[in-house]
Amino acid sequence: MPKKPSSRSHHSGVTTAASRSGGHQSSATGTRTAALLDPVKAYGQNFLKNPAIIDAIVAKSRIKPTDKVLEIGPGTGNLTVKLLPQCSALTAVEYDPRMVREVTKRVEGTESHHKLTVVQGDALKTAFPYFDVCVANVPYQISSGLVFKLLSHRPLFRSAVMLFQEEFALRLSARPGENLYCRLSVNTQLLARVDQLMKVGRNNFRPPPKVESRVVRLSPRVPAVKVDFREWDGMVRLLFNRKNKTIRSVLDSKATYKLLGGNMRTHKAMKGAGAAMDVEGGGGEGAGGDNEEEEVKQIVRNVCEMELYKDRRVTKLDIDDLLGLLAEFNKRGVHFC
Ligand SMILES: C[S@@+](CC[C@H](N)C(=O)[O-])C[C@H]1O[C@@H](n2cnc3c(N)ncnc32)[C@H](O)[C@@H]1O
Repeated sequence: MPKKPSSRSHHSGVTTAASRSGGHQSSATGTRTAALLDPVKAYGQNFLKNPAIIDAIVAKSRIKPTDKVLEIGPGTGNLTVKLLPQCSALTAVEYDPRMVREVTKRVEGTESHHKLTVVQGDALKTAFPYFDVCVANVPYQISSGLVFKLLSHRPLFRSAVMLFQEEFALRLSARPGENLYCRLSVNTQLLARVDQLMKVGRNNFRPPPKVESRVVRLSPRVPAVKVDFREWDGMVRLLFNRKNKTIRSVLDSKATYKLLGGNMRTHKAMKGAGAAMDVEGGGGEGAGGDNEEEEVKQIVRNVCEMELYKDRRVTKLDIDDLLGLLAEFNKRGVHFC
């Protein structure tokens, strides 16, 4: 995380608008185009300044009066003040202590002040409370980490409405065969449905970012797909490294056979551990190492000869193809972690 900006009064931990006292009066509605807080570039501080866009994001969040909302990166609170009247409670996680102070002050004295809890911290490292809906306009450098933190959050929430850089947003929903289809697309679509909601031009922000943005809705799949995510990610990493090749030509390499042969030995050793097997050299280069590599090679070739996978390019595989492929490998003892 970048160095914190200096701040005369430093907030840390949790603060609520209701818990603060003081005579600061500020507008609880509309945007603060004249806010005096200098945006810090390293924190990705591009504040939404167009009230029509803010209203559209709030409407697309489809918040019910009983909902608990999680807002990430509230900044000066332009979204926060419009989300609060819609929900039963809102927790905002903000890294910059100046913004924590600003959003808290801005909500003080409003009808919704008792609903707000502001947590000062890095959203990637802060434990999230229970929430139904997440709304976030976050710095682009934490987009990917945040998407996967949210999608592994339990219990599952209903939806997350988030602003991202245009290309990142399009990658999230890219379909097989499209240029932007990548590891991010399959990992996200494994866990959630992705809807593109609207484009947001650069000039709707203060200061304007370098690129256009988009608002996306992520709705976690219910029930969640049953898959060992480490296995899945191990396979997807290997495959999407060279996504324009066929499955076989990506996997058919000495280095891959060595890696997968090692995994196979480890798994065999773990299986036998109950029978007091010495697992110490299980993942290493012990005797018989070549056997596993040869075994893996044969399995890879056999699976790649199956009708569904023969001559298929990685970039054309959808989630079901990939899940099926992983299952075929796993049931033959080939593991990706
Ligand atoms: C793009 S601004 C959006 C502000 C406000 N939501 C808006 O739309 O006007 C991103 C906000 O996220 C905050 N932020 C940056 N990194 C963060 C992190 N790791 N955890 C939580 N907040 C972060 C920034 O300080 C900033 O207030």
